[in-house]
Amino acid sequence: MSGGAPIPVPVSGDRILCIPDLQKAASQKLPTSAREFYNSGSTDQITINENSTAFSKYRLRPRVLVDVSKADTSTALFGRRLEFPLGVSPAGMHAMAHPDGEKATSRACAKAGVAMGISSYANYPIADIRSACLSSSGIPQIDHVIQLYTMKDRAMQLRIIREAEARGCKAIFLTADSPVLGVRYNEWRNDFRTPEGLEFPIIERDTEMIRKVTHDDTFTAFNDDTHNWARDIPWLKSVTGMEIWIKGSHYFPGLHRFLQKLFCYAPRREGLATAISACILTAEDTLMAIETGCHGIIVSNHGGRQLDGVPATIDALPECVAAAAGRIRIHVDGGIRSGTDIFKALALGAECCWVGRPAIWGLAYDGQAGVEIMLETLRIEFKRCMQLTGCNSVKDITLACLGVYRVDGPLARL
Ligand SMILES: Cc1cc2nc3c(=O)[nH]c(=O)nc-3n(C[C@H](O)[C@H](O)[C@H](O)COP(=O)(O)O)c2cc1C
Ligand SMILES: CCCCCCC(=O)C(=O)O
Repeated sequence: MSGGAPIPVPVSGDRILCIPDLQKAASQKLPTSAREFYNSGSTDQITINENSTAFSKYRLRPRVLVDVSKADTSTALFGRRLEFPLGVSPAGMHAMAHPDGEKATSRACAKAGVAMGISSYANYPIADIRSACLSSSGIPQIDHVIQLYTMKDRAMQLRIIREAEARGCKAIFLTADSPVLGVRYNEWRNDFRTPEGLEFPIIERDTEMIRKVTHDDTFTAFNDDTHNWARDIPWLKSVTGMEIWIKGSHYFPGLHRFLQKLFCYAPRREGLATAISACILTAEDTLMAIETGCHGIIVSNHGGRQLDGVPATIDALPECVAAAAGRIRIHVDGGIRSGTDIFKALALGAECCWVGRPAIWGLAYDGQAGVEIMLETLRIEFKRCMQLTGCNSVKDITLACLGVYRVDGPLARL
């Protein structure tokens, strides 16, 4: 989009002006069990709620009287321009929200110029998702990444990797936080089963095979709970040339106790103390990812669907950034619901953000058009936030753009 052109504001009969509007409208359209499956987190819903609310402690520190008429929201990923620093996170079962599922998401991402993650639990084959967004010259207009778990069935895992390579996926997002499924009371209460007619071609399962069992049973059957850094990253590196990114982190109790002593850490709720506690949890994972030669990490808690009680990702981000010291790419997802959230994550050191549920809400609301509304809403908000803070490029978005209120104190720079 050109810098000086008027920015189109999405208008519709339902007046979807922001992501919460979209969430509300989409949720009204979904049957209870699908709505709860998509919208819930695990156990007590602590982490899912904090993922979004944790952004609000940060205040923006705008610079004024800056010419922002040519503000440029673009960035690059895998050597390709992104219209703004966003991707759609890999999330299972887009077709429960809209029959066109991941194909519609892919088309919307192409229109918006952002990247897309393909879940192992997608309802369409990788080939269909990639070819949904072909340019007139027959080339996919965006980059996709394939999300993988460490699977018990290594032969199947390898088949998925080969297919992803053949179809031109750029990276593996290895989901590291799911040796077992989170404790999801909503699924147990509803005896959640996937609706009839949904296929799971990437994991080579048809609807009947998946419907027969619970989500817990599916995870137990597929995911290898013996996964570990020492075995699995070298294996992945030995079988593929695709980039390897680690998504989600793991808790090291021994390390946590050690670091608690080191930092004399005591749980406090205000300002940066929250961030420090979070980052103790994930700095070690960042270092492991660097040590094992991964290309990047997604600071992620699976949208609060796995271990409840882990920190909001925006709170975990700063220490990961500090631990990385520029040695590995860092992206983040979880609770991002506005362009200002994207801005704050970039100011705290993320290169790019990803959103999971907002895409699902877009699909449920109006298929591809709904996802387009979601992406355009975030782009407009992000651009406005850049302009109103005096930032002309994503490189201008730094820690200096943020402040926090210390307890009983003035706004403090970070
Ligand atoms: C319905 C749903 C399904 C998901 N499925 C997967 C999945 O298959 N693999 C994965 O790594 N993460 C999965 N996630 C997590 C997302 O990749 C992402 O981390 C999370 O949705 C980000 O949080 P947000 O929804 O608040 O944006 C899923 C999330 C949701 C909401
Ligand atoms: C029945 C399988 C659906 C898998 C969706 C994945 C998911 O819920 C998650 O990872 O979270």
